[in-house]
This record gives sequence, C-alpha cells and structure tokens, in this order.
Amino acid sequence: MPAPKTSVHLPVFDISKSLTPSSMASLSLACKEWGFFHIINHGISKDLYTKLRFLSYQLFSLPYDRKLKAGPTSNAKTYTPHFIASPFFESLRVSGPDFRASAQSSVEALLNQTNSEFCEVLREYGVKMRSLSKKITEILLMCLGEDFEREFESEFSKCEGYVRINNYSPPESRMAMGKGVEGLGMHTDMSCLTIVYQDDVGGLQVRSKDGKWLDIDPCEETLVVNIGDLLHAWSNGRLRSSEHRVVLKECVNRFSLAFFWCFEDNKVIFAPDEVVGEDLRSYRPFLCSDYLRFRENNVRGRFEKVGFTVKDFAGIGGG
Ligand SMILES: O=C(O)CCC(=O)C(=O)O
Ligand SMILES: [Fe+2]
Repeated sequence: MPAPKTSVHLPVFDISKSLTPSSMASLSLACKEWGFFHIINHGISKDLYTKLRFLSYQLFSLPYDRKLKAGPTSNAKTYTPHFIASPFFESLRVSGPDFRASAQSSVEALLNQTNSEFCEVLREYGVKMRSLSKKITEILLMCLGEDFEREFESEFSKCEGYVRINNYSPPESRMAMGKGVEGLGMHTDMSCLTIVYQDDVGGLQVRSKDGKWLDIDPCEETLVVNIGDLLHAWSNGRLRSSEHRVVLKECVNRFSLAFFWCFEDNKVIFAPDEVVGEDLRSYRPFLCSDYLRFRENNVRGRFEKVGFTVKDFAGIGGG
C-alpha cells in the first residue's frame, strides 16, 4: 500500500510574467479546490526577509513585560502575547497605509525609542506586499471571468493591508511535544487574500474538502497565497477560503510573515450579480467590520479551537 499522502501539491506561478491560458486554468482549479497556491519571482528578496527576521527577533526577545507595552491592553495594541492564539504563538502587527508610521509606533511602545532600520524595512515590505496583492487580485478576477477585471477599481480600490510578524516557540522538551503541538489552531483568514512568507521549518497545513490535513511544504523563495473569507464571500464561494493551521513538529523556532489584504471596514460585502450568475446566492450582504467583530468575539479565550468562518456569520441556507 502506498504511504498516505501528507503534502498537498500546489501549482507555482511566476508572478513576474503574464499567465498563459493554461496557467490561468490551473490557478482557477487551485482556487476552487484549495484556495491556496504558490508564487515565485515576487520581488521580495531573501535579503529583505532576512533583515526583517533579524530585526523582529530582537523585539521578540525583549522581556515579557516590555513586550506587553505594545500588548492588547496598551495604546499601541500591536503585540499579541502567548496564550491568546496559542501558548506557542506571539505576533506583532504593522498596518498600512503608512507602514513606516505603524512600525514606528509599535517600536516606540516596545523600546521607548525608535529603530529606523526596522521601520524602513517594514515600509519596504508593506509597500511591496500591497502592490503584489493588487496584482494577484487582478489575476484572480480574470480567473472569475473576463468581465470582472473592471470590478477592480470600483470594488477593490480601497483595500488596505497589514503585516503580521509571527513567532512560534514550541516547548523545549521532545517529551512535551508528543506528536506535535498546534502553533496556530484551525482558522480561515479574515482577509481578501493573504500572502505568507514561511521559513524552512514547515508546519503550515490546509484542510481538504473531505477534512484531511495536508502539509504545505516550504520551498525556498516561494510565497504561499491563500484566499480569505472576504473574497470568498464576494465571489459567492467561487474562490475558496480554506481552513488551515500551523502544527509544530520539531523543537525549533518557526518564523513567518503574513500579509493580510482586506476590504475597508465600512464596505458592504455583497457578491455582484455577474459573479453570482445562475448560481444561488450563498451569502447575505454584510458589513466588513461587523464580520471582523464577530470573529474577534468568538476567538477570545478559545485559542484551542477557533473554527468560526464567514459561513457561520453570513451563510444563506448552510452557505
Ligand atoms: O505562520 C504561517 O505560516 C501562517 C499563519 C497564518 O495562517 C495566519 O497568520 O493567519
Ligand atoms: Fe491564516
């Protein structure tokens, strides 16, 4: 008997070139089946990533009470300490449109002084991710059908993004690890799309339609892109927002950068008639910020199981 499949095979797209009809077809299929795919030649150099990682570690290695200066009860509210998403996960959020100013206010809250290198690196990373997100969204609209390219300006022009710098530190003993621990529990993303730069440790997993967990293996200089709940609802479910999680299998630190590209808070998300076509409508219209609030309220104190998605919030007749 062949060994059970543990990794998913996702297509890789060279984002520096225009996609051929056959690569468009395979992208459409990946978005329908998995809601995940890979991109290369994205313009984020290894050097930029390495710098950002090094500078972030300096912040994550600050004493706990220092880090809480930017924690959930501070003015900055950009640091998420351990035990909120999971015991092994902490993160720092830097938001657009002014990534430099956002990085600066986080860093000042943490250090009581600025770190101009960190702010500049985040500005560069945020700006590059923003234009990458626009480009990918345009390609995804082309996948939905030729007429949707013009939707871009009217529907997506006010989108903005934020970077979440994720640091995973599993227990130090192998005994405590057992078969692995959840670094980040099962969830869908509250974005239109998410772009993840994962390191070589691995552990990111996607849930298949029949409920199996499959690894998304890291690959040098390759970014992972996934569809979030907002674009899933906007596309009437044609672009899939899949459940995913991070499992830590080794006693080593894992580092990732996730960029979330989102609709503006006051946008009413409602799939255009042309997108719905002959299908039944799967989602009622909803205000973006109401969904974000719904998710926040359900996540608090429930890090062991997140689970809630846009289907629970706005799905019609079982979504
Ligand atoms: O750390 C990763 O690879 C993915 C993180 C993730 O899914 C998220 O931040 O939403
Ligand atoms: Fe995620």
